[in-house]
Amino acid sequence: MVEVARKYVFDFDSTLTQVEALDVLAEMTLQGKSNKDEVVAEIQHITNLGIDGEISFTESLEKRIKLLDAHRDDLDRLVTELRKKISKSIAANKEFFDKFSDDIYVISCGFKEFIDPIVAEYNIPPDRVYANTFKFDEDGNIVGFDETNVLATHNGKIECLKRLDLDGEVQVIGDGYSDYVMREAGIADKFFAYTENVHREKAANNADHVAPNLDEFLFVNDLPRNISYPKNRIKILLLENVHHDAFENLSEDGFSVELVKHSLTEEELVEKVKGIHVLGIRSKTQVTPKVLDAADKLLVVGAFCIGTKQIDLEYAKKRGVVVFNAPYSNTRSVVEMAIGQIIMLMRNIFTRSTELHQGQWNKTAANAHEVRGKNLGIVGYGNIGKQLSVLAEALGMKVYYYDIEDKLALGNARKCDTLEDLLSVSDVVSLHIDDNKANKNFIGEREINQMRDGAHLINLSRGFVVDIPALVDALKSGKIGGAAIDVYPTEPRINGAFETELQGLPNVILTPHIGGSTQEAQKDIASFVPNKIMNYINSGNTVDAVNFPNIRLPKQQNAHRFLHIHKNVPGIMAHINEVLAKYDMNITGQYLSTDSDVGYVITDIDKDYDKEVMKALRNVEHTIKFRVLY
Ligand SMILES: NC(=O)c1ccc[n+]([C@@H]2O[C@H](COP(=O)([O-])OP(=O)(O)OC[C@H]3O[C@@H](n4cnc5c(N)ncnc54)[C@H](O)[C@@H]3O)[C@@H](O)[C@H]2O)c1
Ligand SMILES: O=C(O)CC[C@@H](O)C(=O)O
Repeated sequence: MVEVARKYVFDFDSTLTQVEALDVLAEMTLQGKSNKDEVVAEIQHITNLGIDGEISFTESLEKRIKLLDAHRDDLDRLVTELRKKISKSIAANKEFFDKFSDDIYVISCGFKEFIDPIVAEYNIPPDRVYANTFKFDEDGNIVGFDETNVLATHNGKIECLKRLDLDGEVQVIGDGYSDYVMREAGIADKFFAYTENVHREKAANNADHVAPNLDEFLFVNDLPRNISYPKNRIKILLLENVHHDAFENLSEDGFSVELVKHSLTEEELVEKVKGIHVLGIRSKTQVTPKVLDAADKLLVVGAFCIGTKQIDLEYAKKRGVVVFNAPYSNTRSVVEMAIGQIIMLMRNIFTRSTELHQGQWNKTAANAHEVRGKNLGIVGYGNIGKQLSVLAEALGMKVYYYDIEDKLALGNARKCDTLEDLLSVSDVVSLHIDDNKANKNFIGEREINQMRDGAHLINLSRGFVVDIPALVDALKSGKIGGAAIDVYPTEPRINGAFETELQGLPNVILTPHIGGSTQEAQKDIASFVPNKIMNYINSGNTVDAVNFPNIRLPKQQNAHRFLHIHKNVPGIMAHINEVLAKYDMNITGQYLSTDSDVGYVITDIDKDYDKEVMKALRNVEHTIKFRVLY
């Protein structure tokens, strides 16, 4: 850690705190007044004009104080509110304020009456806070401000800093133009535009560096900090139009997130994945060894769906890339669609509907049946299959199921010992087996011939599970009475033209892989998967990872956390611990989980450590990835 002679000059409003204090004061004093909203909006407008240098600061202050209508007693309430509004990354980095207390100043066009008590908690005494002061009348009403204070004048911060005549490199950290001008005037050496709470174009465009949080500022200056690598430097790429909430959730946590509406080809992804730490996909994007080799920074792949066979899970593991999915979020959506399709098929609704669209009235009961009392055969009694079983029974169907695993029957469902048993008894067969490649052509000519004449087939699992030419023949011959198909052996990456031999056949419901595409499911996925991702990035938790040894970790305070992923070879833990011992690390906790290929060990150690240990741990033979958390 480099400690050069520097002075750090912080702005207060929207930098140390998330808000503009006078706006908060206005909210309080105008509470209950009929014109409150207009006055608050007016105050905010005047504040912004002042910050952006559009009107003189003195003018902005005068106008705002007049509109505020505040009293001395309101200031205590304001301080209480502001304490709750300290910028998140400022609050998380008290160590910096403790350690560099003598070098930190606040220069603000706000007011000492509320700034002093707030920043005192960050070790900044009143004599290093330069700000305005209010004028009160004898009843305690705020009636003005000390006009002789240089900070009450236009560009007063420049003059204030000049008078301070600080030694060493002077760095200004603030969100507004009035902070930048100190650098422009040559009084400060560097200006950091602080954008954690508000992003002001004018300040950001003129900054030496844009700091989305204090972590970034501390990282750039190699100063003590709560996390070793600022989150804004962690790049997340979300493909395939995942729900916008995922973007919100991850951005809110401080990551840099890019959204792409569609899937990318292997070649496109090989280029795009460079420098990306987290990749979010759905079912279309193939994460191949070539993609994983190009992914120089990749830590996690989030599958925003159930299926994960589009990802080379084993190769990802070998590269130390953890994969998460959302195993239950869209289950209900698929089940509801299956229920709808069972009814639609058994009533021949789509045939009647198509006829009527074409102008043909065909009121008939031919081939139209109630589902009550009919036999539903569920193949694959997993999360979806089981839930379908329960809802179908509620409709009065008799449920049969077949699974390669030994699954307990729910309700009155009957287990079949063989697929043939199930096929021979079912009026409707619904496929819900997993996306294992071994299930290719699971339903072909032979299995179709084992079905009842005129039975219906539903496939909401994976396209390759059904031999499509065999199904087409059976639909044409009438062996199969109808089908609902949502998934196809080959599906396009983007919305547009699509062809299948199933098109144009009567009583065939075709949908474009939308079994899980409901607002509810996508919203749930957009919270579930980002939570898994954040837990891994922020704490190292791999609970529910689909390709990685699972570890659930406590959040560690006042300690550094080392994450080490390695090939699972004999003696490696001894090597890691030899290195830790050599560098005199005081281990406060160690957690290990392994599978036959990789080991994942987390070591929590006391705060101070020799940075050389990181190099030494990276150099331990068979290391796949090493990361320090905080
Ligand atoms: N259409 C969509 O939009 C959509 C949405 C969600 C899930 N899915 C797909 O639905 C399928 C089921 O999802 P799930 O969450 O219920 O999965 P799951 O893993 O919970 O259940 C799958 C079940 O199939 C069984 N199985 C696997 N191969 C089998 C075989 N050859 N014979 C009999 N049983 C077999 C497994 O033992 C397991 O019980 C998956 O393929 C998934 O990708 C599609
Ligand atoms: O949303 C998708 O692209 C896939 C939906 C479904 O097949 C799944 O695997 O969850």
